[in-house]
Amino acid sequence: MPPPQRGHWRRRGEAGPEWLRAVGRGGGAAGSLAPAMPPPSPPPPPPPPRDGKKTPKRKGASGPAASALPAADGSRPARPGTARPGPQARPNGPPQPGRPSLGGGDFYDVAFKVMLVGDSGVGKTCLLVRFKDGAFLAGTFISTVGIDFRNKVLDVDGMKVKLQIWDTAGQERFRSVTHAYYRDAHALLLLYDVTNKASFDNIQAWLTEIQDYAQHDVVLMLLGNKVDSAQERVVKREDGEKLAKEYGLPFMETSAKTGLNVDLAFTAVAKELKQRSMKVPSEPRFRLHDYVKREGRGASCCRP
Ligand SMILES: Nc1nc2c(ncn2[C@@H]2O[C@H](COP(=O)(O)OP(=O)(O)OP(=O)(O)O)[C@@H](O)[C@H]2O)c(=O)[nH]1
Ligand SMILES: [Mg+2]
Repeated sequence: MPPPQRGHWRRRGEAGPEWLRAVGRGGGAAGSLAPAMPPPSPPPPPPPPRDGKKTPKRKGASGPAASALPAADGSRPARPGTARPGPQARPNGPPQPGRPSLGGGDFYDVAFKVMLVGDSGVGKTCLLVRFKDGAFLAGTFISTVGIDFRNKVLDVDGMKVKLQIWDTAGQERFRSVTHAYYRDAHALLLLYDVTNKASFDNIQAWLTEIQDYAQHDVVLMLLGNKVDSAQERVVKREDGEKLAKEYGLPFMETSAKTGLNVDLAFTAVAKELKQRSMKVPSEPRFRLHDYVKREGRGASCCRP
């Protein structure tokens, strides 16, 4: 991982949100991500062949040109049945009227980009598949290569909100690919695995990376995944809560396996983004922290 560079917003002396100030205070201590992560390797292979499908880990394989990757503005080469013409809200800009998809896709009023980040193996792809398809990808772990995205339209208080969700590769060797996508993300879900201490210890380094590459006012939520694995748990809920509090982040524990709090995590960011973009003074302000605290369920509720 390259040495962290300072975020442009910090050079301008802006305070930024609470978690950024916290990273700033502790930034010197934030090192690179865990040495346990795979070493960097030559240019990243291509994205998976189909939306949402993971590509098996390949060593030294060369793939199609990088242009096959979805562009950082969210566009990607058109393929039958996948085109979703319609506007994307600019980062933090006003929503633009949605358009129906000519390809028979979903209608929506406003669209946002959400990015999943965190160490390899924490369950980013499984979380996305659970949210999108309501299924769990059990079995052999197939690490994501590069980046991919899937869309889902939510009904948020009567408005159709399209989330374009980018599933990033957690492996260190793809870091340079994912860096390019941060700046267009409206929201980030930062995951660790409650059964993997290193993934928790790496959260501060991820925050430093987010600080360096994402918009300074990106919506950010911390998720402790795999809470269904009670026997293997090594990161206590209180530790997650403490870390989240330290950085001023909304926090929930999730399980892609049981579905615990998965829809809630995405719905919460959709509500926050919608509210921010609408800026309707008459509407009571949506409070993301309070919402996830109130609506989040404990791990014990949903064992399979
Ligand atoms: N028990 C349990 N296992 C999970 C859960 N989420 C993911 N897994 C398992 O964890 C492994 C890794 O999941 P992925 O979703 O592929 O991890 P990832 O974060 O996308 O990893 P990279 O693509 O390498 O960044 C897989 O074997 C999954 O079956 C969960 O909530 N509970
Ligand atoms: Mg993955």
